[in-house]
Amino acid sequence: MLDMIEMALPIISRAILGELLMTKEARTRQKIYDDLASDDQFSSSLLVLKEHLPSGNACMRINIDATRVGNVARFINHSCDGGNLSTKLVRNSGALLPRLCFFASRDTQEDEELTFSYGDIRLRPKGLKCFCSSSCYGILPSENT
Ligand SMILES: C[S@@+](CC[C@H](N)C(=O)[O-])C[C@H]1O[C@@H](n2cnc3c(N)ncnc32)[C@H](O)[C@@H]1O
Repeated sequence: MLDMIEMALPIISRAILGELLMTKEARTRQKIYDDLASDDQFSSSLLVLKEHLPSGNACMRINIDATRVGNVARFINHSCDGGNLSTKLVRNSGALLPRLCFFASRDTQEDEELTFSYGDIRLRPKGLKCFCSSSCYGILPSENT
């Protein structure tokens, strides 16, 4: 599966790396990060992945916090126009947890910022201010976790 994706798209980026959290801890940290968000110097990278299983309403939830420990993927900002990256959950055979991988969704210019969409602003319409440059809705998508 991964090989097919690699062949079909111009570049493959990398999977995001961070602390894997239990949901209770993720919720505690999200509250702390929300409180700190008014400080311009602070930026958090808590990513919540929800995977709906084909069997019914069950949802697998993975909390990755790259705020303190992470790789370069933690620096990818949001863009309201969807940006130039798309995300895919990729499972390596034998791995229990999928990896969230970033793929180029179109050709990019040298020095162009890589961005993707953090989600749907309707889920939490009073989010942080968004400062993306194109077709901006003014709110950074986030969810009540
Ligand atoms: C995954 S980090 C991205 C890297 C971050 N900008 C940094 O310098 O460490 C996510 C955080 O970046 C900021 N951010 C990302 N995209 C943004 C945007 N379009 N407008 C405003 N802030 C944004 C928010 O503080 C968000 O919580």
